[in-house]
Amino acid sequence: MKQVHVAVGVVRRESTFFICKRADHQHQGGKWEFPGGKVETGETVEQALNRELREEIGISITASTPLIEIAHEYTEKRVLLSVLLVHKFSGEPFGKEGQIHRWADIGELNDIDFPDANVAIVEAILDTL
Ligand SMILES: Nc1nc2c([nH]c(=O)n2[C@@H]2O[C@H](COP(=O)(O)OP(=O)(O)OP(=O)(O)O)[C@@H](O)[C@H]2O)c(=O)[nH]1
Ligand SMILES: [Mg+2]
Repeated sequence: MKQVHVAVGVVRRESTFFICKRADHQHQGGKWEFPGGKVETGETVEQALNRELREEIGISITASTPLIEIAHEYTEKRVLLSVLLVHKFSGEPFGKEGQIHRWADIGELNDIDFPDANVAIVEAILDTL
């Protein structure tokens, strides 16, 4: 199975994190996600994430740091998630594609319905902050 490389942004403001709900027709539809999307040919992870966050939530990244890389195999798809912690940005994030979104407190992260690959992201957030 081909691996899809995905840039994922953990957008943080104080002790809260911006999350979006995936549309029903998407892979892992109905679950919450950290915004992001596929890395295109010739892009770095940082470039891909900046593009995706402008498209999906209307912000520009000012400062980010690598948080974790996760290779995960769903039954129908293999993904490599390159996750960046986005700690400075311009603009106010919103659901630019009409998606449901919210700021989740760090204490809530363990109870949110994320795709399976995200268990390791939540652990990394709780370990590093
Ligand atoms: N954005 C994002 N994708 C995730 C997360 N966790 C996770 O397993 N994924 C998976 O990574 C892949 C990323 O895809 P995406 O649908 O966001 O890609 P994209 O924005 O380029 O969208 P499109 O190709 O559907 O238009 C999906 O298979 C998705 O299920 C997450 O926290 N955020
Ligand atoms: Mg996306």
